Amino acid sequence: MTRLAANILIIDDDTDVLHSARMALKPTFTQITAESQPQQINYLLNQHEYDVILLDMNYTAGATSGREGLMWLQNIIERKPAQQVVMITAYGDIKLAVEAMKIGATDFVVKPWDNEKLQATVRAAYQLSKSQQEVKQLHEKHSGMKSLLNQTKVEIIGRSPAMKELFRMTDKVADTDANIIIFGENGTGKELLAKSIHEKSDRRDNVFVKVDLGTISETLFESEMFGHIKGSFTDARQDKIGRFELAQGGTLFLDEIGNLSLPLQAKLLTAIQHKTVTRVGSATPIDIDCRIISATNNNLFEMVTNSEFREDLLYRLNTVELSVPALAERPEDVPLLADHFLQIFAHKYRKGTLKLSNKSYSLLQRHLWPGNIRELQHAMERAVIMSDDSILQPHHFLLQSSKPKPSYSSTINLNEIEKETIEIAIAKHKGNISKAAKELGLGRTTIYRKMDKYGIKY
Ligand SMILES: Nc1ncnc2c1ncn2[C@@H]1O[C@H](COP(=O)(O)OP(=O)(O)OP(=O)(O)O)[C@@H](O)[C@H]1O
Repeated sequence: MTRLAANILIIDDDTDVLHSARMALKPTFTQITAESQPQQINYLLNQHEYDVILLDMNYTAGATSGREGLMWLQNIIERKPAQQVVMITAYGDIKLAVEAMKIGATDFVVKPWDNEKLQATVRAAYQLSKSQQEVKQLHEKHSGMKSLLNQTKVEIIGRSPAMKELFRMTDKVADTDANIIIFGENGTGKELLAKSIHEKSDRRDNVFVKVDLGTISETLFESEMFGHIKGSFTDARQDKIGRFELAQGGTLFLDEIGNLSLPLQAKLLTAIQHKTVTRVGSATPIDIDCRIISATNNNLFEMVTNSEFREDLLYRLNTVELSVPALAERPEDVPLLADHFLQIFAHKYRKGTLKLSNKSYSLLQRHLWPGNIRELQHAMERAVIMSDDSILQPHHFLLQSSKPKPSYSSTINLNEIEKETIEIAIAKHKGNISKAAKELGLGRTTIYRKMDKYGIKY
């Protein structure tokens, strides 16, 4: 039988005992140290790591109280709380052995021992020590990964009255542990808001787990959300932890909750109601402790009226409701967000310091942004990539998805809009007036006349 690569220390003042313990353990463990003087313990612990220590109870000639052993045990546990110590006791010292276990001993063996029993006891202590080390390593890995995940700080930009009100509400509810539902059009920043709530909550040191319910298939829903055990279905080759368990202690973000079918809504409701999940193929429920933040661009109340969404689920999810306004409702935020993304992308694409021209600002502010902040983000990224100048001009932006809208902040000036539109078209076609005219649906004479009128150089 191959020996276990373990380092065992035996401490007993009786050299015969040391010898027989060494002989009994040698066939099973690779490294055995025998020590007759307990005073050497501190030195030995400083020099080596022992998987298991076998410790006698009495050292002074004639002593039988076991107090010395307990004192040395205390000393070991204080220095190394996770140390596995097996006490060597005399027959009938069970009370003492119990006292030792209370201090932190793993087990005890009674003198004179049966060799097989001694081997089994030390082996069990060794295995316990290994599992504890593994758990510790996993914990370290886990917290390392968590701090890596949390490194990217959430920054929500916005100073419009609507966003200020949202921030006020968010601060109020963040550390209440209440379930929250976030409403808002696509790309308005619902996920970002959910992350920021998590970061402001007492759960911030645990994970934020996102599930896109719009993309989880009907058949895999339970396995994804609740986990499964090996062999529970054809593809279940090993045990798998579900998202609820993964979010243990943290926040579970259920994105696109409005896309969940009615049968799956029922399954989700059961888990939330009972605060337990049962892995597919298992019969043992597992307690779950996670805060639920959901998000949707659907009107769930209307869906409830149309029997498309369960009312009881909605009321479980919406202890607090937050609404992120569409970007079109907060044009004041557009320049701020544009500058924010400009900085990010200028850095990403190593473009140095970039700025937006005044005309670009007003163009961006007039755009309707049907794709909200995500669209603005992409527009900024594209413009940074396309531009060779340090100042981004309107022609660097290709905003095709909606017609310019009148500015909210200044008086509508049709002439100005017309002038700017012509300038953008000319810039887009690199000064080719015929192409610009064609794109604008103007004749060549008309475009030249308008260019003269507005003083556009050609
Ligand atoms: N106020 C904000 N400040 C800075 N960045 C923002 C802000 N709002 C959104 N973003 C950014 O815009 C992008 C879209 O945001 P997010 O994914 O949070 O939107 P969403 O509403 O969850 O979208 P969807 O409905 O499509 O899931 C992300 O890259 C996000 O970082």
